[in-house]
Parts: sequence; C-alpha cells; structure tokens
Amino acid sequence: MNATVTNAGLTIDADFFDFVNQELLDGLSLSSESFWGGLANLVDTLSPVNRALLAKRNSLQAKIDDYHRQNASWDAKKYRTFLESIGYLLPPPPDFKIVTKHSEPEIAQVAAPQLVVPVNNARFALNAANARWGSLYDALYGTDVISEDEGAEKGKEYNPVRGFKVMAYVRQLLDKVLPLNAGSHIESTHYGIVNNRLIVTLNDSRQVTLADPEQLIGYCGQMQNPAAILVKHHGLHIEICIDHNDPIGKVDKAGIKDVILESALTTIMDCEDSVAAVDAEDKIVVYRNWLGLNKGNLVEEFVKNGQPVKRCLANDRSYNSLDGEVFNLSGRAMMFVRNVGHLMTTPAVLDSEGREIFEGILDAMVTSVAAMHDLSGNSPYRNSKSASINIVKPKMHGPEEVAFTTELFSAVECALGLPENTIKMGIMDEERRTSVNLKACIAAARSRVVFINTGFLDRTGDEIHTSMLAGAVRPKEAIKSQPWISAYEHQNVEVGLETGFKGKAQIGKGMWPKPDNMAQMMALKAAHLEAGANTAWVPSPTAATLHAIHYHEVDVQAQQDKISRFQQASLEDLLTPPLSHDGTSLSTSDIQAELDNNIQGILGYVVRWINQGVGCSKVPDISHVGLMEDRATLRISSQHIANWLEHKVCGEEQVLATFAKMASVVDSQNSSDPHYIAMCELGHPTADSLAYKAALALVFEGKQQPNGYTEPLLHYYRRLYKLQSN
Ligand SMILES: CC(=O)SCCNC(=O)CCNC(=O)[C@H](O)C(C)(C)COP(=O)(O)OP(=O)(O)OC[C@H]1O[C@@H](n2cnc3c(N)ncnc32)[C@H](O)[C@@H]1OP(=O)(O)O
Ligand SMILES: O=CC(=O)O
Ligand SMILES: [Mg+2]
Repeated sequence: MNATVTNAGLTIDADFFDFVNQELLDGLSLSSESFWGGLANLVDTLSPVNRALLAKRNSLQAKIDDYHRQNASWDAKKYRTFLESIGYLLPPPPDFKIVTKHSEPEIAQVAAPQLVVPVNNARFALNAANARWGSLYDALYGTDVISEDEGAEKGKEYNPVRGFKVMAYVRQLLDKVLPLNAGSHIESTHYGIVNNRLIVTLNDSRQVTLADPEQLIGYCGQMQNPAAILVKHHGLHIEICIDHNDPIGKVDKAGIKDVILESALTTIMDCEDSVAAVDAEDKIVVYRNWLGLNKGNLVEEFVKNGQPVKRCLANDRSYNSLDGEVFNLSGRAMMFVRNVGHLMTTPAVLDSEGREIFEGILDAMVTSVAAMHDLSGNSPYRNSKSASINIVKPKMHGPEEVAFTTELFSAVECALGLPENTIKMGIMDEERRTSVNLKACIAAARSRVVFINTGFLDRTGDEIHTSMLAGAVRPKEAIKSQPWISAYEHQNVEVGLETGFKGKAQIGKGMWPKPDNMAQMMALKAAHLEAGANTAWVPSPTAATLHAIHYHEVDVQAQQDKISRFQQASLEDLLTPPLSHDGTSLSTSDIQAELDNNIQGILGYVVRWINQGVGCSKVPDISHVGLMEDRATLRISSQHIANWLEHKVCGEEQVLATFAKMASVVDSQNSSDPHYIAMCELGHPTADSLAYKAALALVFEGKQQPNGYTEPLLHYYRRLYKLQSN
C-alpha cells in the first residue's frame, strides 16, 4: 500500500490527498477541511444505503434464479406476476412531468450527436471537447462514406478524384439543407452577401439566393467576398469556408475549401466503462484531466505524422452578424462527466473501519468540485451556460437506486455549498430493472434529470445475466433482433416524451460500435432520430461530424410530436428474454463461429486492459471489422459464453480450446504494438499471463459475477498486474 494520510477519520492515499489539496481545491473558496469533512460525512451516511442497495440486487437475482430453477417452461403471465411479487416490477407512478430547471441549451434546444471519450486519455479528451466543429471534407475524404471506386482511392498523397467526389457529396448536401430559390449549389461559382442576403452566382451567371433567407446568420471577411459564410439549419450551424488560394479552394469553382459542421454539441467525459482506473494513481489521472478541462488548462503534447502537436481547448469562434456586430459561438462541446455506478469501491480512500469507500461517492464529490472551477469562472472558457454540473450516472437498477443518486447529488451540493439541483443527472437506461420501471426512475430524479439514454450494450449484458437460468440465449447478433430490444428502445422514447423531456432534456440512443464503418453508420443511424431520439452516441469526432448530417435530414422535433401519439411499447415483449427455447437449433459450426468471435473480442480487449490499462479499444471481429470494445461489450461476450456453458450449448473443453486458439490470433493482431505483452509462447498461452487468466475468469466465473459485471475481475487482475510489475 502507498503512503497514506489520516484526515476526518478517513485513510487517504497520500498522492491523492496532495492532488485534492494542491490541485483540485486550488482557486476555490472550499477549504481542505470542508472537502475531507464533507466526504467523510457522505461516506458515513450514504455507504450503508449503498451497501443495502447492492444486497437487494443480489437478493432479487437469487429469487429470479430460483424461479427459473422451478419453472422450466416459459409462462409470460406467471413470470410477470412473480416479478411483481418480489418488487422487481413496480406499479408505475401517477402521471407527472419533469421539472428540471436551467438545462443547457445544447441539451434542451438542439438535437445533435453526442460524443463519448475516455477522460483519462488527454489527447482524445481534448479532441472530444473540441469536436463541436468538424471538417466535413476531412470526415468524408478519410472514411468509407466516399467509396474508393473509379480511381478515388485514399492513398498516401491527396487524390483529386476522391477530392471531387467529396465536393460533389457536399454540394448535394447543401442543396438539401440550404436550398436555393432557383438552381443548385452544384452550379455555384461565387458566394457573396449583398444587402444582407446570400447571393449565389451560378454557372450561367444567374444570381440566386437562399429559399429561406433567414438561414444566413453571419460571415467572416468581406461581405462581397467572404472567407466564411455562417448558416443555420435545424438549430445547427454550418460554416462554408472560401479561399481561392487554398490548394483545395483553388480547384473549386466557387473557392470552397471546406464545409465545417457543428457536430458534437455535447460530449461525455467518461470515468466509467471506457476507462481502466483501479487505484488512487489511476483515479488521479482521470480526475486531473477532468479538472484541466474545467480549469481550461489541460494541454497535451505529442508527435503526429512526424510533427509535434500541442493540443488544448479550442477558442470560441468569431463571426460578423448581418448588422455589423461581432458575435461568438462556443468552440467546444458542452461537457458531461460520466461517473462510475454504485457497485465498485476504490482503495484511494478508506473509511473509518478501513474499508474501501464506494467509488461512485468519491466520483460525485471530486468531479463536482472540479466542475466548480467552471462555475466559478476560473477558466478562460465556459462549459455550463446554466450554472450546472451535468453528471451521467450509469448502471442504476430501478427507482430506489436513482433516488439514491438524487440523495448523493443533493448531499454533495450541501457539502460544497452549491444551490439545490445544480448537479443534473443523465440516467443511463441500461439495466433491466430500470427499463421495466423507467417512469418511476425518472420520477425519482424529476427535478434534475437531463437525459435518459438507451445504453443497449450494458442492457444486453444485463438481459443475459438476469435470465441466466431461464435457458440458452440466441447468438449475439440474433439477440439484437428480438422483441425485447425494440420494446426497450421504443419505451424509452415514449416514457421520455410522456414525462415532458421535449424542450428540456435529451432522449438519447446508443453507441455506434463500428468506428471504421462510417458508410454503414450513415445508412443506419438516422433511424435513431426517426425513432424520436434527439441525440445518439458516436465513438469519434469524425463520426460526430458525419452523424450531424442526420440531424439536418430529420426534423427531430417534428418527429417527437408524431411519436407521442404512438402506442405504448409492450411490457410483455420487454420482459421476454431472447432465448432460443422455441426450437432454434444451431449447427456445430455456428456455435464455434460464435465462440471464436466472442473470445477474440474478449481477449483483444482484456489483454490491453490488464497489461496496458487501456479501457476502450478497437478490436477486430472474426470478419475483420474493427469493433469498439469497452466494459459493456465485454459484459455481453463473457455473459453470453457463461450462458451457453450453463445450458451446455458448448462444453468447457471447447471453450478452453477456443481461448487457446484465439490467444495467438490476438497476439499476432497486436504484433506491431511495441508495448504489447503477448499471452502465448510458441503458440500456446503461458501459465503466467494475467490477462489470459482474467479473460478465462470472466467467462468461467461469469455466472457468479454481480449482475454479470466485469469490473470486479478486471480490477482484481489489473491490480495484480500493477503489483507484479512494480
Ligand atoms: C457502451 C459504452 O459505454 S460506449 C461509451 C464508451 N466508448 C467510448 O467512449 C468510445 C470512445 N472511442 C475510442 O476510445 C476510440 O475511438 C476507439 C478506441 C474506439 C478507437 O480508437 P483508435 O483505434 O485509436 O482510433 P483511430 O486510430 O481510428 O483514431 C484516433 C484518432 O481519433 C481521435 N479519436 C478517436 N476516438 C475519439 C474520441 N472518442 N474522442 C476524441 N477523439 C477521438 C483521436 O484523438 C485520434 O486523433 P489524433 O491522432 O488527432 O489524436
Ligand atoms: O453505456 C452504454 C452502453 O451501451 O452500455
Ligand atoms: Mg453502459
């Protein structure tokens, strides 16, 4: 154990103590005594409640397991009655509307992409904060949205054929989003502003203007020959950048060198599933970056393509309005912070009895204090425009746990002298007990809720774990097309609209998990908005810029009006697990392919988690598609195999043999990483690879893991790894 300090009855890691006193509190009027005394008080009063909530999770799961042991065949009515009898399924509360005051404009008013990023990676986190604005030309040129056919390969040098395809794509988009009163942007040869109107000159010298002149908001440079034209559609800004001397601009008839889209209006700085933080040392990195984002002084220096880069937060963007005033638009996404859930404890601080304190309590306190620098004006930038701290709380099980988070946030406000409801809550709808009681969950946070989001990845893991003894689940891909998931997705939107989210809070949809498959994302992700969501998650700034196009294509507010008239999603579907007991039979090769795929994903993710402390990785599946893997996707894969072992769809020997085979595949996939530590020697897993052992444990001990979570085993093996390598 590292050196410790005792304060307010807590035993605190000495480096963490110094971090709080010297960095976190520096510049705030909050004293060290108030901080540690406040934390000790939170720990004293809230830990017993937290413990009881976890015990209740276990007790409900044990009752559900017993039910399945005693009821081999599926009886929907009986099952529902049983869930009601044990208090898993609760009566919905009377109708109500949320009363959240002062939501951020980016949350309440404009529908737009939401980017998520592991906050412990400063390079990525800064990039994410700056991802409010993204080059559409770069996003298209660099991804498969533009095909490589007909000489349009990406290659190493700039390929003008590809460049022309990009320009054509963008001109067509401009026609949809900024239609002209005659002709097309495809024919444009000049853009200028005359008498406060956008004048577009076409190939045949005709001068036309916007069909809706109100879309023109401002410009940079000279009105007649602007360097940038700022327009707005569906609440999102678009900047058309013009420079006839630029290498790209000079080959464009109208000199357009780029089109910049307002992209990730919000971003989630993640302390949770995309992060590996197992001790005080790791937590300091997480908290320090979040602090730097709030103080505005986070800087990261690195070398990219042989060039040194110094990355910091982007400045606001400045424009001239049509009546000659200079005005600014925020240069950065509005940052949420995602705390960890109620399950884990941290060795950074021990309570008066020497027990690790709950990590969620520490996160709530420290991330709020860091955000007070933003509220106090200690940063040259401003994150919250409504004097709020926006915290996403994951993995809550049912309304009691949401009420507990409300109590926690309220206690933190009290400890820090913040007005009530300063801390807003984003509720991840990602556990089954939350989905089936969603209205009651929202009611438990009605004064501070600012989003509900279908975290379908964790939700799938919980779906498998909860019904572990009910029968064998379908293959992973098939689980996604079963009735439970569409009932879940529909219900989330319907309950959000019914409880008054429109114009106040976000109804969000889940992550696009294939970071390199942008063409597919463009084909599929508009569906989230058509389903009534006003935001959806993307894994990268490039994906945010591309997904922003969907918000121009779909009028989300009109869509939400239509949806509130839809029928209620079926509770029966929501409660029906995706089992294959209806006679679906899998061939031996189907089973092996499923195991290969899951185990490759597990190993590819876990090896970097345990040996390198990387919490989110791109790992190829067996069809060589790079998938975003985090703890939630690991939860699915490990629970899936645990379920198949339980129901003898596959045997232990087969799973072990597949692990051994896939370990060397994963080693070879990582061979170009100089920091990679192989799991195999001479093609066989070594007895001392902790990463390999962790991966096996996640599957073979998967049935016993609380709610199928992966954190306890990942933390255990990572701490062991750190101990051994020190
Ligand atoms: C179920 C859930 O909880 S989902 C929420 C958790 N998941 C996430 O947060 C996903 C976050 N995304 C990521 O971590 C990454 O995109 C990964 C791991 C999926 C892929 O990472 P990589 O393989 O390194 O990406 P790739 O090589 O394609 O791109 C790296 C570049 O994109 C940037 N980038 C990639 N993802 C992000 C991101 N989420 N935010 C900001 N920048 C990002 C990097 O900064 C880097 O650019 P730089 O060199 O200028 O710094
Ligand atoms: O947190 C997101 C999820 O899908 O899980
Ligand atoms: Mg999740």
